[in-house]
Amino acid sequence: MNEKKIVGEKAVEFIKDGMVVGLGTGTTVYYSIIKLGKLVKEGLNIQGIPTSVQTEELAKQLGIPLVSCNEVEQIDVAIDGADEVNSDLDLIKGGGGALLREKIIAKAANKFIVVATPSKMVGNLGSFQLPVEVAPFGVELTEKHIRKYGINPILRQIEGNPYKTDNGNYIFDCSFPDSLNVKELEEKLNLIPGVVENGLFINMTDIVVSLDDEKNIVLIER
Ligand SMILES: O=C[C@H](O)[C@H](O)[C@H](O)COP(=O)(O)O
Repeated sequence: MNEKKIVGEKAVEFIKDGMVVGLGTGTTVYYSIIKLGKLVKEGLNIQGIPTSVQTEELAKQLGIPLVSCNEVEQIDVAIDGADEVNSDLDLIKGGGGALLREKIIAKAANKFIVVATPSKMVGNLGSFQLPVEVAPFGVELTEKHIRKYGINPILRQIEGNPYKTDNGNYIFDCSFPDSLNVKELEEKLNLIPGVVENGLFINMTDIVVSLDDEKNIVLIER
């Protein structure tokens, strides 16, 4: 049973003809995008807005018409994965490094749908290290400010070099104490000069598509 495929494809039922659709990034929403590609070939008329270069390339291969977020009046629905989802449907995202574009699109969408296998559902956010996207300029100063909140930031590396996002920035993967309130943490981090965005998505999710203990599809609404 491919859980990612099941939840990914289910979310596509929310997409109707004529919609502008935010296309998330990752291995779960991958199945939503594949399904959308099939439906487009069968005549579904949508415009997609990709949240990463990786998703843009996939959507192009599948023939999904794309549009820039600056060219549309509104985004009807955005579908995306998550690294963690708590019972308030707040999220940690950014394991794949796409958090900035994902958050811009999720915030702009009329409906934000998250596709999450049961392994992503947690009591408290924070077992997954929180990705924080930072400007390369002054990165060591930014790191010092992040540490002041009791957070332990680790610069994401790839082949011995700092990982670079699609926006040319770096990412700190941050472990933080349970005592920190995630709603406050989201705001505090973004007040630090040099922090571009963080992977806490608070009060943004409308629906989570997941599976229950019997592996039936469940729609969890906020
Ligand atoms: O930057 C990556 C995104 O936030 C992904 O949506 C998130 O990491 C979940 O990805 P996956 O579905 O591959 O677990």
